Amino acid sequence: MVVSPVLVACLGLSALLLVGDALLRRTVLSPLNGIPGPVLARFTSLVLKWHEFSARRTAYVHGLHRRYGPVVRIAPNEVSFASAAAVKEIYCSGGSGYDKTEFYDLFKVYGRRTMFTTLNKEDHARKKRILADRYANTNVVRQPSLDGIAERAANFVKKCSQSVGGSLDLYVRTYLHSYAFDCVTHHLFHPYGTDSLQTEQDEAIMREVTFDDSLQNRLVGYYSPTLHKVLGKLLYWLAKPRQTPLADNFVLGTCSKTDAAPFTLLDRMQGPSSDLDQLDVAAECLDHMVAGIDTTGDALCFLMWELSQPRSLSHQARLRAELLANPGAAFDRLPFLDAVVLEGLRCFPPIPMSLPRYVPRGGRAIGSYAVPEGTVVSCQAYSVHRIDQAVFPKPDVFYPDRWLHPDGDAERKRLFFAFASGGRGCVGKHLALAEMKILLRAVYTSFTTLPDPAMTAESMDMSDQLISSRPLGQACLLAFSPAASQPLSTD
Ligand code: HEM
Repeated sequence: MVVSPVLVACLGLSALLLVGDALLRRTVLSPLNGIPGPVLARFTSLVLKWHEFSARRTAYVHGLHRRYGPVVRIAPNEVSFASAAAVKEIYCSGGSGYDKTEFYDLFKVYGRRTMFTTLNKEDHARKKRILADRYANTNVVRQPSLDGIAERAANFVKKCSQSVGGSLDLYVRTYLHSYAFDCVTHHLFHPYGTDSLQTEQDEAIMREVTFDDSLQNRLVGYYSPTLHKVLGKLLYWLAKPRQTPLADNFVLGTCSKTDAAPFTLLDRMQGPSSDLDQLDVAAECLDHMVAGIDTTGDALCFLMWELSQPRSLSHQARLRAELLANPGAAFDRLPFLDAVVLEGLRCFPPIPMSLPRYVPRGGRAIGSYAVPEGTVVSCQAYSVHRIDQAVFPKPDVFYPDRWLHPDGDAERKRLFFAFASGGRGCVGKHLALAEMKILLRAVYTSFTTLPDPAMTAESMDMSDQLISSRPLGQACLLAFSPAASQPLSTD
């Protein structure tokens, strides 16, 4: 058959017009064009993805905010915001804000959607009604719950005592992750919580869920399932996916117990108000267990590192003075301790990166921009905590006192995004704060800390993981010395 050249030309022209039309709509005619940002971001998301694959997305997006301001178009269909108004609209409007994107599919457990991975607000609200009660502050501060945390803080302090004269690696030996793991399993499963600070068997479970080098592997799977299939073996060797047989065994086994303490999540999920089947219960527990380890562990790690720096020894001394002067006070009635923890989470949010959401049907106004439905919008804590220098002057300086001034308190709280905001913000927030304060009190009442000379500032730079960050050098060596019962001199 002879194909007419005219027909070929017509087909070619039509294809060109179609592609051109799509390109025009996406670029020149896109309603997002009024939003500042690099020109390349109008045409392609490749630059953003490159930074994501290099574990530097948070720093890249922050650099764009510094250059373009609190609203930046970071890809053809993606906009990053860093303002209180945007946090309120994206994460709090209608209670729990906009729906999550499919990015959260990466975190499904046993093929099930947990509270964290549920995308739409109706399903999420149903799950939250069952679970939230156990994370309310009134439940966290019950004596059996606090006793378990205090016992684990005492175990951590034993490690500090044993290290005197040398250094303790808070990261590689993951003592802080062990502490967070033992605390969260206490809250989920008591009396079946772990003791990874003292037993190797439990430490092995913690190690399985805390070390994950599969960022690139999982990102390829997310962005291109076909490429992921083609590159399967190569990717496996370059960035091994995490396997967690010990953790699965522990969680599935523990979830079959029926006599967990009344303050635990397991008790709640097995109670009459729950309609979750056994696999849902296990998936939820594994999810919360993992959510509570790296976050709280790394928040403490970065904060103790900062408190140990010569520039921050005056804060360390002041913290110790407050602790020594108030030995009988409740952990949540110590204003300077509270300020230190808030400032640590502001400077080093363990989840510093964008939390992506879809603009709902009909589009929305975010700040002064009309954003069409389906656009991916997000805020990232690292930038929200730094961009508005009227609220956070000298944002890169660790300065706990900023939280003690009554002036500007409401504005600071509106911009505090370490636990996100609204109905989908961190359900474990009160537990995490209790763990952090109880541990810091136990440590800094008895010890002074200094950085080990082998450490460098660069090794403590934040390195992005899929949804948290860790120290770039994956080590945090601190020297612990017994504190005199007198406050530390900072001369
Ligand atoms: C300092 C420690 C912690 C920080 C900074 C933190 C931060 C966050 C953030 C930013 C989110 C929102 C994530 C998103 O929207 O993608 C979140 C959600 C969540 N966190 Fe935490 N978290 C911490 C500790 C914990 C602990 C100890 C637990 C549990 C025991 C926990 C359980 C959860 C769960 C289940 C969600 C999902 C909530 C929902 O979708 O309704 N977190 N956390």
